[in-house]
Amino acid sequence: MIVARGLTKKYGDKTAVDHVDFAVPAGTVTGFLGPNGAGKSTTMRMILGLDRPTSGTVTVNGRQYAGLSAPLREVGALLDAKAMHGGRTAYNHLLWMAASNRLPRRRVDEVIDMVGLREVARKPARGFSLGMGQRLGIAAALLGDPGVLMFDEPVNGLDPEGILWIRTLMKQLAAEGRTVFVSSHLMSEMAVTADHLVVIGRGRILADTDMRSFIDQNSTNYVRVRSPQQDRLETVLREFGWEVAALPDGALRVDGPDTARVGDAAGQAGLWLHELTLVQSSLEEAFMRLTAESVEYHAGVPGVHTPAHPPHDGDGEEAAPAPGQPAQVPQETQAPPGWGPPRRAGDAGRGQGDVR
Ligand SMILES: Nc1ncnc2c1ncn2[C@@H]1O[C@H](COP(=O)(O)OP(=O)(O)OP(=O)(O)O)[C@@H](O)[C@H]1O
Repeated sequence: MIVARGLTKKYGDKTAVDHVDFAVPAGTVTGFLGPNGAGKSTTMRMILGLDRPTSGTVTVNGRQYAGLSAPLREVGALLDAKAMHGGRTAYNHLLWMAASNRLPRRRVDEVIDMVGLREVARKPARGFSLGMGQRLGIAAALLGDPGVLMFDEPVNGLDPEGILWIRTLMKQLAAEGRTVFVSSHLMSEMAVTADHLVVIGRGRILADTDMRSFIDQNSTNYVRVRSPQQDRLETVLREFGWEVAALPDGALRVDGPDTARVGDAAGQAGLWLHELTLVQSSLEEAFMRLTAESVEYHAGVPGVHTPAHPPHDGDGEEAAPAPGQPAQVPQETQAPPGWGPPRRAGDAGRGQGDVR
């Protein structure tokens, strides 16, 4: 379980994470959602002891990361799949990690099989596709067989098969009773992966809810119907007490009943139908509404510049590397506008134990 209490991170004047409280329970996939720059990566880095909170605390299984005696056995993380020594083979990369964390060699073989990299395990990682790199990063996260797993944007840039694989794996890990915390800026992906949702915008928690409630509260359905006898149909539908409105293209929007009831009503009145459709507003739209005020960079807004903050400006302080962890390297940031893939090139966020 991960618990954040009053967790805050300031970089100079910039408050990246602002008095955040949340708990990530075991046995579920918890989606961590927010637009670019919302504070997801900063929060994850603080959980992993890679950034020191300005105030507040975050604990993993009741202890701060730096206090964990065998961190890799308790928390596994994929922060940036590309962050590894490209000349090293996947096998040697994992072996180095295993050795430096006193994990048995056979565990390397186990995780290689778990992520399906057996055939390429002896090849240098520099030739890996994005999906293979992602699998290797996940193998590294799983190496210590930890009860808590964190994935930062794990499906970014993956093809549908890769996305499905990661989705299935996360669900399986949660079903085994593990805590799975996964960040994304894609609501649609989280809707089919996560059971619980923590939404962050401009460093503040906007929602902390189970996925079912979020869907129920935010998805609106209506029936679209068209008939050559449109006026008659409208009258009939109104007689049922349903709310009926004309759509711009001439079809009718009926709020309340499902398609079967609308079809039955038309059939009983002897009316022909040319269209009968259930329209669902996408969760992505609901999410965009929820976070609209929190989007840091809006696409195409004249005068909006692309800020690039210097590496670790602000407090200039870095947390000491936790046991078994490498020191953090400086990061550069690039901020593409609005929603989109992660903004950083050469990000400091990394898979655990990666070396450069
Ligand atoms: N080292 C740093 N120095 C100054 N500001 C920073 C630093 N790291 C992050 N920030 C700022 O803190 C805020 C939160 O950034 P963070 O990377 O945590 O967001 P995010 O939700 O992970 O975004 P993305 O989806 O784009 O990865 C942003 O405004 C970002 O510019």
